[in-house]
Amino acid sequence: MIRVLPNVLGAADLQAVRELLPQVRFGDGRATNPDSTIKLNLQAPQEDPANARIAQIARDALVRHAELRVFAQPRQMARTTVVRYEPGMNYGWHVDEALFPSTPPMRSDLSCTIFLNPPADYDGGELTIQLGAQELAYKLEAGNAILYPSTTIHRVTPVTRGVRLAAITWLQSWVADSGRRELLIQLEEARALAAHGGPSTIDPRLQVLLESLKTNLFRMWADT
Ligand SMILES: O=C(O)CCC(=O)C(=O)O
Ligand SMILES: [Fe+2]
Repeated sequence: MIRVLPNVLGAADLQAVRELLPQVRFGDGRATNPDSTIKLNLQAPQEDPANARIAQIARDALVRHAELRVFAQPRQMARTTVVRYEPGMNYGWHVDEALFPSTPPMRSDLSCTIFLNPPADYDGGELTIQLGAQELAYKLEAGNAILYPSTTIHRVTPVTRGVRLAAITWLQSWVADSGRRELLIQLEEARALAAHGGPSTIDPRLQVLLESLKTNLFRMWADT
């Protein structure tokens, strides 16, 4: 399931990122995909100090984000990379790598883009995701993020004016199977809704049963 995560970066984080962005020394995006003929963008080298500081801000913000914890059930997160698309740049239809070369390798279950500058700054540059016969295009306000399954075919359409800046990362979930993950999300939503009215409106036996279902299905399905 595709989810928009509002306000991952708040005003103070965005301000810090805005001050760091001019210091990033962008290189060719093909550095991490040398054989790619469809990737035409710029990205920060992993060792770039400004990229590393933005990555820390982004990581802290994602870890704090309650909806991300529910939707992704994250086990591991790759370091974010800042990407830059200038006029004419784009990234054609592709699917993300299954494993990232860390030790141990990290499986990418979910891909995440945090938009770093406002949509009015550029034309084009929509992150477009195939969902069956539909194509869903996302171009979010600065600070908002999109979380989408790494199994999807997606692209970034050509930027025709201005510059698109984003921080991208990948997450490994405790639950590999997206169908199972969705059921756990629904159970958590049911549990939260039931608890919402307070102890007087919910039969405590129902509350404990919902908690038990969520916890024990997670135990059954979590990778260890
Ligand atoms: O810039 C984005 O929003 C995502 C780019 C992308 O698909 C990738 O780097 O794999
Ligand atoms: Fe991608």
